[in-house]
Amino acid sequence: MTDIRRHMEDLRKKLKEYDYHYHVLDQPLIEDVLYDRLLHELTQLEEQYPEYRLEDSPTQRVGGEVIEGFGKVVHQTPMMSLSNAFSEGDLLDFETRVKQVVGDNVSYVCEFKIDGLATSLEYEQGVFIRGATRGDGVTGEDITLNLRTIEVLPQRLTEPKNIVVRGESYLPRAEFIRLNKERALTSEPLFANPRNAAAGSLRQLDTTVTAARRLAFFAYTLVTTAGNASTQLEALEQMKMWGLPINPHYQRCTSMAEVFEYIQHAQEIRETLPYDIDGVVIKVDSFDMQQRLGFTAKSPRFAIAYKFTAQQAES
Ligand SMILES: NC(=O)c1cnc(N)c2cc(Br)sc12
Repeated sequence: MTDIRRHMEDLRKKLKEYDYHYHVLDQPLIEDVLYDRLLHELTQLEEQYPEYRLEDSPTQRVGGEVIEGFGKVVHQTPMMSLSNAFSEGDLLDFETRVKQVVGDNVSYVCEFKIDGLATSLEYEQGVFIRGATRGDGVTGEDITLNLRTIEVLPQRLTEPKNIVVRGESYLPRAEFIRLNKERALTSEPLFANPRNAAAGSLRQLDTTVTAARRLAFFAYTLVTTAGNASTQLEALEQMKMWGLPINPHYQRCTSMAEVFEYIQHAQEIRETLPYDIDGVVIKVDSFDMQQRLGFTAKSPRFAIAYKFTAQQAES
C-alpha cells in the first residue's frame, strides 16, 4: 500500500474514532477545530486520489447533513433561516419592503430569539411521532428518541391534532453551569455555551446521556394550520392550549416604534432570563399577509431577526 493510501486510511480510522467518542460516548477526544482540519485534509486527499476514496469515508457527510447513526427526516416544509437586522434602520427597511407588498396597515408579533437548536416536531392525532434537527434545512437528523426525554415536550396534545411545529430546544443556564461543573470533575471538555451543550446533548446516539440533561423547548411556529389560527398571535395561543411550551414574552406590535420599545425591554431583561437569547424575532402577524410576502431562496420575507451584540462569556 502506498504511503498516501496508508495515511488516508489512518485519517479515516482516526476520524471514525473521534465520531464515536463525540456522538456515542459524549466524550469528544479533540477540539472541533482539530477535527475539522483532519476532515479537510482527508477531503483534499480524496479529491487528489479518488481511487483511494471509500464510500463510508467520514468525508461523505456534507456539513449539516445527517450523521451516522441518526435516521434522515425530509422536512415537509423546508426549515428556513431568518435574515438579520442589526439596527433600527435595518428594521425600518424591512418595514418598507413589507408595506410595499401588503400596504400600510400591518401589525407584527415580537418574540425572543432563543439561542438553542432549531427543532421540528410532528404530532399525529395529537401524539408526538417524530422530531428532527434542522440539518441542511431540507433533510435533518431524526432525534425523536432524544426529544422524548425533554420533560416539557408533551407526548400527547390536549386535542387529537395532526400538526407540524417548529421550535427551539435549549439548555437553561443553570443546567449549563451544573453540567460543566460535572464535566470539570471528570476532566471532560467543557461546553463553550448553552447552545453547544444543547446541540451536543440532542445529537447523542445514547439517549440516557440526553435524558441526564434537563433540556427544554419553546415552540414558535405552527407549520400546518390544523386549527383555525389566521395570525401568529392566534397560533401561539393555539399551541399553548394544545399543551406546547410557549415563551411568555411575545407581544403584538401595531407599529415599528412599538417594536423598538419591545427590543429595548428585551435587552434590559436579557441577563435576568434563565436561558440565553441572542435577539428578537419580528413577524408580520397576519398569515394572509405572510403568504403574500412569501420567501426568498433562504428566508421568509415576512419575518426578520434583530440580533443583539454577543453576550459576555458564559459563566
Ligand atoms: N420566536 C421565534 O420565531 C424564534 C425564536 N428563536 C429562534 N432561535 C428562532 C429561529 C427561527 Br428560523 S424563528 C425563531
